[in-house]
Amino acid sequence: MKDTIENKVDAGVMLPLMEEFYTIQGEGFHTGTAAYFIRIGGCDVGCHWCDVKESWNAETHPPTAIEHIVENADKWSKTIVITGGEPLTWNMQPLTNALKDRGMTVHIETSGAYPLTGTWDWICLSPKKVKMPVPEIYKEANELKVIVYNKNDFAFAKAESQKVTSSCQLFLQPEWSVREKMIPLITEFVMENPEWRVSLQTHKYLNIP
Ligand SMILES: C[S@@+](CC[C@H](N)C(=O)[O-])C[C@H]1O[C@@H](n2cnc3c(N)ncnc32)[C@H](O)[C@@H]1O
Ligand SMILES: Nc1nc2[nH]cc(C(=O)O)c2c(=O)[nH]1
Ligand code: SF4
Ligand SMILES: [Mg+2]
Repeated sequence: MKDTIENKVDAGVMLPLMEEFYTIQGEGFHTGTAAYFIRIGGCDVGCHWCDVKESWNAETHPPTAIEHIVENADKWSKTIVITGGEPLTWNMQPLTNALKDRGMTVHIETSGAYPLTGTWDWICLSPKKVKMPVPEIYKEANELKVIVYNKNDFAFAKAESQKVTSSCQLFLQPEWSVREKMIPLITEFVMENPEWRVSLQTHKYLNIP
């Protein structure tokens, strides 16, 4: 096999890097804790309300050697969150191996639309109706985070929760543009279904990345 950039991206030893930033995890189980975020470009799931549409086209993000990504990350935090885009578009094994070799704790934010690659300490699965998760990922999820855009999403959330393990933490997160309408409905749902928890995009309230 030729050593082209394309082949390296296919192998997961280079990845289209969109941005990296040290911040506070704003969502879900680890809300409020410091973490270094690595955002990998490329996603064809197509959520109409996606808050990082600039990530979708992988061609606009430079293929970056994973050693560079890891070296940078190591300067900032022992807790790394890989997000995107859809990180499982790519082979995540080389990147997670390299991060774990340096003793880092590695989390993923994923729609689960593509097969699970990589070795993870925490998997946040945020399923999307437009491109459902691969069946195998449900048993691996540590956290199920369903975005609530309208009332139908409560039934979707319940159905998705039947597919995860009993130790998987369940979260409902309002879609940002309709949060004022959905927060009262989520509140009521969680009081009636206390196995669920509320997740807010707290970084947007804190004005941090
Ligand atoms: C931008 S996505 C990237 C990771 C992966 N593609 C996914 O969807 O899980 C990161 C998280 O933000 C959530 N998200 C994206 N846009 C949102 C919005 N407008 N309101 C609330 N949550 C949103 C996603 O559901 C996901 O949990
Ligand atoms: N602070 C902060 N927390 C986050 N949790 C998940 C995010 C994501 O875009 O994947 C995100 C993000 O973009 N910023
Ligand atoms: S799967 Fe994630 S990155 Fe892709 S469009 Fe949906 S929210 Fe955005
Ligand atoms: Mg985000």
